Amino acid sequence: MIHFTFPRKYDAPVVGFYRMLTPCLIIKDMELVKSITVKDFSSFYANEFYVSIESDAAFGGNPFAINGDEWKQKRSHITGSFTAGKIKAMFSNLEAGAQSMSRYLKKLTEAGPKVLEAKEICSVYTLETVLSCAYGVEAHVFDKPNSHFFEMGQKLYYSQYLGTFKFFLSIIFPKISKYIDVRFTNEQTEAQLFDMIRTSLEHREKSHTDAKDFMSTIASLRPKYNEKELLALATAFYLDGQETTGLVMGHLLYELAANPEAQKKLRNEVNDYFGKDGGQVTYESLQEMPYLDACFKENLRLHSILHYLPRVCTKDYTYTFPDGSRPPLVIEKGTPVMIPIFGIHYDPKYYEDPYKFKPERFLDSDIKQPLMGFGEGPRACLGRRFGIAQVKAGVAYLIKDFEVSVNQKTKLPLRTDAWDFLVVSTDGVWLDFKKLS
Ligand code: HEM
Repeated sequence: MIHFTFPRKYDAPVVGFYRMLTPCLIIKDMELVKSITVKDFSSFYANEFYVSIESDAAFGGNPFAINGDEWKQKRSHITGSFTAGKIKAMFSNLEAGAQSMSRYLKKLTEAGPKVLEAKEICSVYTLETVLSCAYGVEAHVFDKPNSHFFEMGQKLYYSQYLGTFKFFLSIIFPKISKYIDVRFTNEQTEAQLFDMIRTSLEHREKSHTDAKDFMSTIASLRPKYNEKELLALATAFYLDGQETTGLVMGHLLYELAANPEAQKKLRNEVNDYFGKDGGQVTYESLQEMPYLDACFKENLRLHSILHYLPRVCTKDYTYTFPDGSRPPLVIEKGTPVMIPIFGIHYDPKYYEDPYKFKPERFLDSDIKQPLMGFGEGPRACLGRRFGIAQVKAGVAYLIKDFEVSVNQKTKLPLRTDAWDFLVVSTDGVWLDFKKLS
């Protein structure tokens, strides 16, 4: 909350506060944000996490939670799996997942419109597509809603409240983190995930295919890492890419339901492209749809998945304000530095009418306003391209085949759960789904 209110309350480039005895900074000035995240990244390359691979193998070995040379090396090893060419090669799996979601919803709504929890549907779609794109597992979760894969998606996170409590405790008192066993992932789910990945890896290694996909990248890293590190790295696709994209997609459906004009405009665009591409949509045409892109960006502005980017100063740093209006700012090594995504995205200085869903503001391709929903600089989201393709493909199919609208069960505006590390709606995203003929 303070990342939202502080920057708005104090008209200053930087706001300081104490977290118990630790001085922390919230950075609002965009020049300084760019210096910290991009230009002078070498002084801020750590994220503020104290989760070890011993207490939580899946999360503790994830690029998001590791720092220093280990982070640099592990991130560089898997970066090649997320190029435009690789995502294009996975596109048929995304399309198959979107079609299977649409078939499932058509069955459900055959007899008339139905009230459904959109975020859950989107999470099943992202589960199915992550499993097939990353691990080559055809789970068909929509056809088998009771499968263990579905359960795996549902139980991914360790007790939400206890996990978040321990996480905050570890941030406030980093030295005790190794004694309190900070965990994000449920142990049982972690074991299931590791089993699935082990099988997929063995299969890949035995099949000697020349497929250049995520699993073959992981297999090629075997000599460099021990079993736990390898599995943790392989799990990154699932941990970072399933819940996040499900959330973004659920929020986008919510905004389209609450803004029927935008929904209509998007449907017209989507139908035009489906018409051109013979009833399907290609990876290239998804990149071309300007209104879909604008809706995606505007939704990311309104509903970031993180409250803030959690950097830590790793080397004493002095910043000189370019206009000389203030004395230089000295940041000491070890100071937590927070980039308040919401505080920036809802600042009327950057976005007029910041609470409104107005995709049109992103139709101007020269727009220079800050959009930090995927983070910034060398630590920015690794799966950005995949996440965008996944959400756009899913939403394109849904909007072509269904009308979504708000109903009495929909909470307007959405409330978020302060106990969740990610920005999750407390009440779910309940929408009416009506099949279009
Ligand atoms: C639309 C969906 C997604 C959103 C909004 C999102 C957002 C983010 C954000 C805000 C960060 C922090 C960046 C920073 O600190 O500057 C991040 C990091 C990361 N994301 Fe995503 N993400 C999404 C999907 C994905 C997917 C699909 C994957 C993998 C397949 C992925 C993998 C990662 C990884 C590995 C990191 C850590 C990067 C590092 O610290 O080096 N994300 N993401």
